[in-house]
Amino acid sequence: MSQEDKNITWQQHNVTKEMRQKLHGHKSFVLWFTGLSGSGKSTIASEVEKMLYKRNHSTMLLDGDNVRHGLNKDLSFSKDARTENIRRIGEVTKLFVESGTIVLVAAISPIAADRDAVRSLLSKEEFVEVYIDCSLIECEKRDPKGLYKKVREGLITNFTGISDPYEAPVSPEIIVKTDLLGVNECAEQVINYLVSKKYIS
Ligand SMILES: Nc1ncnc2c1ncn2[C@@H]1O[C@H](COP(=O)(O)OS(=O)(=O)O)[C@@H](OP(=O)(O)O)[C@H]1O
Ligand SMILES: Nc1ncnc2c1ncn2[C@@H]1O[C@H](COP(=O)(O)OP(=O)(O)O)[C@@H](O)[C@H]1O
Repeated sequence: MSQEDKNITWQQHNVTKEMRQKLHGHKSFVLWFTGLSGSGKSTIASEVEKMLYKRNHSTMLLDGDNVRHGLNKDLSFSKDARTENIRRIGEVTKLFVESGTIVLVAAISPIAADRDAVRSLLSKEEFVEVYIDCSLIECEKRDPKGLYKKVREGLITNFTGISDPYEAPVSPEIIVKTDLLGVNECAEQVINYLVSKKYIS
């Protein structure tokens, strides 16, 4: 059933996204960090957010782990639940982009079609896909939360990269190789991209 059929209309308001962006003094868009568990999504997103904050930019970091404590606490790690997780994070992202905020999302988001669905919610330049590229071997070696150990002990099933799929982006805007570069260099790479493409000055 369409929204019109449900008697829901689209309300126009006085203050627009463009007016909010002007107030913030910068464009609004999302940096969508995708990658395996332990690849460095949270670390790099947080470092980039700190750099943007130092430039007086308004940001919001949505971390998959954190969102699953509240908004998405009803969702499991089944394929459908992961899709719903990303759909909801995508809709929240759209609201924050409307608010004039720079959004940073750090979520595994393993299914390419789910990420593309979020991309299609936004205008072309508003979705910046950042592939946090790190080998499974290195992620497992890091194992910052001890999850890989639990997987190997048979305590976690359906784990991304081991017993569940991860579809790497085919043409992401940015590829960050966290097993080759240090944290600061990786974050600088993202900031340099944003400057070179005139997202920020
Ligand atoms: N089965 C399974 N597979 C993958 N990850 C798992 C799983 N169970 C729990 N965790 C923890 O949940 C974090 C991933 O949540 P996301 O919302 O980012 O995942 S997803 O996008 O819905 O796939 C993930 O966080 P990161 O390690 O930061 O990626 C883990 O801490
Ligand atoms: N270049 C790097 N970029 C990001 N994280 C790195 C890097 N080198 C080592 N690490 C470490 O790898 C781990 C990544 O964990 P985390 O950011 O939570 O990953 P994810 O959010 O993808 O699960 C952290 O312990 C971090 O200190």
